Amino acid sequence: MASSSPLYLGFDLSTQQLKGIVVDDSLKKVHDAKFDFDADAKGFKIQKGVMVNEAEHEVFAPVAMWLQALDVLLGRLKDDGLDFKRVKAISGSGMQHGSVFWNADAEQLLAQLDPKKTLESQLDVAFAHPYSPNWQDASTQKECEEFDAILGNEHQLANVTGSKAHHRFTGPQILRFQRKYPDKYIKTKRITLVSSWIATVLLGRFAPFDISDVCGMNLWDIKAGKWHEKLLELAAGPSGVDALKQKLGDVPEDGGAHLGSISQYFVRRHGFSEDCTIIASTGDNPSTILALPLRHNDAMVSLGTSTTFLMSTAEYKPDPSTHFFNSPTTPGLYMFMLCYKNGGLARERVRDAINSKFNVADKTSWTEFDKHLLSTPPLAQDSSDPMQLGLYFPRPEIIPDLPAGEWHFAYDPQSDTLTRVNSVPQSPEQDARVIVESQFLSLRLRSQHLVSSPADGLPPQPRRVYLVGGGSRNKAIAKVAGQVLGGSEGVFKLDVGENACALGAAYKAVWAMERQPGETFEELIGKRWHEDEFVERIADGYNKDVWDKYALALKGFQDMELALLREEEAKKKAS
Ligand SMILES: Nc1ncnc2c1ncn2[C@@H]1O[C@H](COP(=O)(O)OP(=O)(O)O)[C@@H](O)[C@H]1O
Ligand SMILES: O=C(CO)[C@@H](O)[C@H](O)COP(=O)(O)O
Repeated sequence: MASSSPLYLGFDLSTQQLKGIVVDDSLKKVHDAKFDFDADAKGFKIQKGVMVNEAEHEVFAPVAMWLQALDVLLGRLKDDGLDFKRVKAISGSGMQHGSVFWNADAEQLLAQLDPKKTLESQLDVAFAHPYSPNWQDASTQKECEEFDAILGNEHQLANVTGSKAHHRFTGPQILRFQRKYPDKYIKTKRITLVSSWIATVLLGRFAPFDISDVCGMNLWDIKAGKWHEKLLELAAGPSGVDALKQKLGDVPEDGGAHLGSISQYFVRRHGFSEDCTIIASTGDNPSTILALPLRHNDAMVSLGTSTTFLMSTAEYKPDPSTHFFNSPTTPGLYMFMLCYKNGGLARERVRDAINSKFNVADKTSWTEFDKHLLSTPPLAQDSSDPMQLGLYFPRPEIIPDLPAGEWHFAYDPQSDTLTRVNSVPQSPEQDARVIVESQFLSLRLRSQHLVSSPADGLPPQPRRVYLVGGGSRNKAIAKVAGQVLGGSEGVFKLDVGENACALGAAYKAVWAMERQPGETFEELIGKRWHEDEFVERIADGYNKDVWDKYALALKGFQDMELALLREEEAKKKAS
């Protein structure tokens, strides 16, 4: 590869870290680096990347910390040998739904950055509010009820915007923000999502939302391809729709839009080329599906802080329990998503309990957890004992809509009897199996009507399951994923599994710069992608016996959720 050949940089600003990955035009990774918020950030009182106000169920992140992360990460990429001059384009991915409130000084501050100083020291005064509401926030129950009601009900809102109202979605968050902080709202010149925040800093001026990430706001009419006036009116409050429209800006239809050249700050401070192009940045989940040319009936499961299940589909079938977004690159395609708040951190709680019981010196080691995950039989069921089912939600959950808590049930599929129990028979060892199964059973339950039979004689299931995110390092979890979800060709991991969002962003930059007129992302990336080099088969998928066993468990799992939802409903009515 000539040392002057182009390189493409992708960023991923997620809950717990900022990652950067650089690929060449044959899609091979040449550099990567990361900045871990808890381990590396200086001067912020965060835990797992966020701050929490329990009293109001608020979860938020300090925006200045992300500036510090970008400063340091670029230094780390340089240390890794990156020649910034060769970077032809940059795109980013950002955790979805989070909003950043820029003030009236921001444009000037962005345009006049001094290359001798850090971003953090110059831009920390560019915000009307120093924090970005995080996707784990649950403070907007009242606002969500207003969003669902204004179009009639949650089904109508899902039909129009791809999702019913969710606490974390940006529309309900803006509504709460303008009520809680009316002065700060008036002082807000521009609202960016986390994805367009990255593009804004790199461009040195406000960047628009992208066509996929805008669907995570409950404000965008997906079929009409424009803002929904009634929803804007609700979110905008007394200062009106026009003021909110100005704060939101336009939304280019082309996911590969060239937004402009990189800001002079980065040219002078880091040696980027003057014509390095900034490409529209998207959400971390839309970006994840760009990490490979995903085929129909393939599923991706992102095991990050959140757990998400992603498929690319031409059918728009919105439902209050799922999400639909526009494809980040390809008009006519949509992304189907399930999103769970209690993913990595919930599994870590069980890991920590096991490590503590067995006095494991390295508290972050997964070895003991994996041992018990694999040695416990499916559903922690010995011979004719009942199946063990459980829900583990350290934080209030999205699917199903339940508060924080942990619940256990024993289920006998023969008699279809579900009995509440206090815990698994051997806690915490068997919890390793039951929590991982619980997370995958929920995915299977909710995706069963979206998948089709991948081959004659096989029940509907994904053709392949691709695991990405931090948890994809774990082969024991991968094995259980295959047992529960199936996958006629098996379970795969991307070569850069934990960096899939950043990789998807880098691939989007390649496509945006090198596409021929009309050439889709799937066509261009499909031609350059080398399956044998980029993915690894890490576990078997479909196995009839165990698949059938989990099919029986699904009924009990669904009944368990319904029983708990009914209980919650009764509690709400009584209070
Ligand atoms: N070997 C492992 N086994 C299981 N989980 C892991 C392993 N390594 C990392 N993780 C999980 O990955 C999570 C971080 O995933 P990542 O995708 O990097 O996070 P983010 O949400 O910030 O994008 C951590 O919360 C941790 O629980
Ligand atoms: O809220 C969602 C998707 O709707 C989350 O998936 C966030 O996008 C953050 O994800 P990670 O930090 O786990 O990558």
